[in-house]
Amino acid sequence: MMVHQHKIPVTILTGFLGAGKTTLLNRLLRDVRNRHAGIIINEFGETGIDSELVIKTQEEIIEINKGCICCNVRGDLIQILKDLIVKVNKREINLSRIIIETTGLANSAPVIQTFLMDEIMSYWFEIDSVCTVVDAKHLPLHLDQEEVQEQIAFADLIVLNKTDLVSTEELEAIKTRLKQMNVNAELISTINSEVPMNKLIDIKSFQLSEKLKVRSNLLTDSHHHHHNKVGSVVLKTDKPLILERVNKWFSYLVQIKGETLYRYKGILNIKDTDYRVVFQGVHMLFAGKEDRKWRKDEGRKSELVFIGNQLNQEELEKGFRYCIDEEFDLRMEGNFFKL
Ligand SMILES: Nc1nc2c(ncn2[C@@H]2O[C@H](COP(=O)(O)OP(=O)(O)OP(=O)(O)O)[C@@H](O)[C@H]2O)c(=O)[nH]1
Repeated sequence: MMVHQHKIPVTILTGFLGAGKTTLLNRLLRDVRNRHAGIIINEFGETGIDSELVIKTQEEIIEINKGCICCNVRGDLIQILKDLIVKVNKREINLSRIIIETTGLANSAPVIQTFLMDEIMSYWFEIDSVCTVVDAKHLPLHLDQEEVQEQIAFADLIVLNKTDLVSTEELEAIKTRLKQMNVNAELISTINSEVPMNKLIDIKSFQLSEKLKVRSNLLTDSHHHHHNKVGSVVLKTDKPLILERVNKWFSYLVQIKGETLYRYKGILNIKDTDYRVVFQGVHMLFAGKEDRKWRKDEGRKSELVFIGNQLNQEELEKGFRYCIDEEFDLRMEGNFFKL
């Protein structure tokens, strides 16, 4: 039997949809100290787009896509971690740390509980920090959401990101609000989640006693969390998309539906180009860019996910069809999509 000397540190990376978690994860992965990290990514909306947006390294990246990490897939999380430990014991892998990127809709408590309430988990792992990324521009739109409040309350490090998108006054107001919500967490303001690594890794900032002040029944409470208000629509096709139509559809979506679209992202197969196009947005802020060339050994396909409040699936499907099918004329489809 292997002698177990050090617990494996776990960084829980949380924060609302589009706040900058993947950007932060990519920074972590570029840093040599994080070689041999086990990365667990949980996405809302049954797609693997996030793992496509994570830089490719030697690290073990495991996706959980069929549900939310704080609800129905906690069992999967524990199983994944146990499997990793078996591989470590057999000396098949090295595991320097675990980094978990939760969905933007995850409550923090159940993820924290995973490491405290299961005997094997608490024997092998210790939470290094709970880091919550906050979108300085869009936070005010979501402050009434339970998930957002919990993510902030349970943080021991708050990365106040996207500070380039707000004025100094707005930034000060948000900082004050965050301090009211969590007086103990360290607060770091960033652009593009640029946190110095020594503020992020091996900081041992997680303190159970602090978390118990937020929720005294943290170690006994079971979780009943349903993302009632927020839903997702995933669209996929092998057929190429017509760029001009994609642009039109997106201008419509962003301008007219931006408020209800919390997060959307996708990898697109555009007709007559050799490059994958990656696009993503948060409410009305949206960006698309050419990514890498399609590889010969991969099928060219498009996959899009929309996450939002009361999404109209039929309308989204029609818009998508408009981008694929030249014969499909949306003017025939009533009022929708007039720009
Ligand atoms: N202007 C601005 N954009 C940012 C900043 N940080 C991240 N972004 C952009 O915001 C978008 C969302 O960033 P991600 O890192 O994917 O956010 P996320 O929290 O992982 O998103 P989900 O996993 O979908 O919840 C991307 O288009 C980023 O390029 C920032 O500081 N300023």
